[in-house]
Amino acid sequence: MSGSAGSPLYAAELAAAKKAVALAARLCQTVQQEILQSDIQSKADKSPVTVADYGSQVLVSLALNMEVTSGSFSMVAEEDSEDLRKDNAEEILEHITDLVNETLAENGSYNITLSKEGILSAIDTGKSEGGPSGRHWVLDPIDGTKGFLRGGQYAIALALLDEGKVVLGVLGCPNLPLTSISNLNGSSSGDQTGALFSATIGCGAEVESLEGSPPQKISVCTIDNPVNASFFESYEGAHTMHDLTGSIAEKLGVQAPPVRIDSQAKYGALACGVGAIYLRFPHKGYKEKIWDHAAGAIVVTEAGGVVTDASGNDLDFSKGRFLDVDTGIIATNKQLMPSLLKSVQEAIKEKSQAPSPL
Ligand SMILES: Nc1ncnc2c1ncn2[C@@H]1O[C@H](COP(=O)(O)O)[C@@H](OP(=O)(O)O)[C@H]1O
Ligand SMILES: [Mg+2]
Ligand SMILES: [Mg+2]
Ligand SMILES: [Mg+2]
Repeated sequence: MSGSAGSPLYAAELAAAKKAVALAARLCQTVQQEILQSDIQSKADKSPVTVADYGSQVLVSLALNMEVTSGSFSMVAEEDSEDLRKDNAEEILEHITDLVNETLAENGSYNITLSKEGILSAIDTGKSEGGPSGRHWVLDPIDGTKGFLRGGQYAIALALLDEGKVVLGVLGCPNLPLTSISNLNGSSSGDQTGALFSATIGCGAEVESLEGSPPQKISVCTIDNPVNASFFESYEGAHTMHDLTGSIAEKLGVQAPPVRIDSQAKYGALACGVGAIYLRFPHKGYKEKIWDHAAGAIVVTEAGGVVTDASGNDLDFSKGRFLDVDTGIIATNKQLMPSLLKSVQEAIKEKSQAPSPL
């Protein structure tokens, strides 16, 4: 667990991760501009996946492999090549290959052209199961695919696990207005858009522009009275129980309406003090994946915040591809956490005692 002599811990990995995420963000921005409905595939779990999800995964894998040459490479990533290997996916695979090669040529950092087979095997470098030992990259190539398709928020989320702990995280949010992150679902004319959040364990969290402006330290808000707090949650009602979060907010005394945006951009916004609370309560039976939280959680904790499950336990990223969380995930600052936890537990208890609808 040590960095090379004279350089801060994980400095090389952080630089590589930022480069990989910025490169993938270029591809995503190109695709979002030309969204082609025909390129949307539906995975077996009924979540959408686009050429950009695959293309982003390829570019992150490629950049990490080029930049970090020491040690063996292991990555736990959301997508795999199974659907792309089917006969009817030939055209989509060709489109992904073109997009990846065009992005690489435009960027100019790597003098490489990938074949279709190269694309498929780069996607499959993300098949690791992770776990408590060794180092594993954790990637969500597009988090918030539904937001991406709607023209809303999305994130490229990359983290590094070392001996079961998240030690660095990078979040690229191409649609997040950098200079005023207040108008999150609207247009941001006059603002510089595209934020890159990053954090290394013990070193704090930073934000810079996706174009590479100097990084600035960030911290969560200092609000200690819930009356002045606002909260983030998923845009999609299928991803979180809006009725339960409404009841938590009411119990806590939050006055502002929920701010609903897609993806781990919620963690990024929280980490720079925009908004005070993030609530996530999936419907019964849903299992959270580590790539949906690893990068966002370290950005928030290194910005001085706290991220726990609904019982106040830390998130454990060492158990493989899934998180074993109790009921939901909450994030806020240290001042608000005790009263938030109390409201969460009261609201959950009340919901469980309510008569179920016929
Ligand atoms: N029924 C469900 N409940 C909770 N989360 C879900 C879900 N179905 C999908 N998700 C996850 O919610 C993520 C998006 O979160 P958010 O609502 O904050 O934008 C998705 O990430 P992807 O878009 O990477 O698939 C997906 O992993
Ligand atoms: Mg998905
Ligand atoms: Mg995701
Ligand atoms: Mg995804």
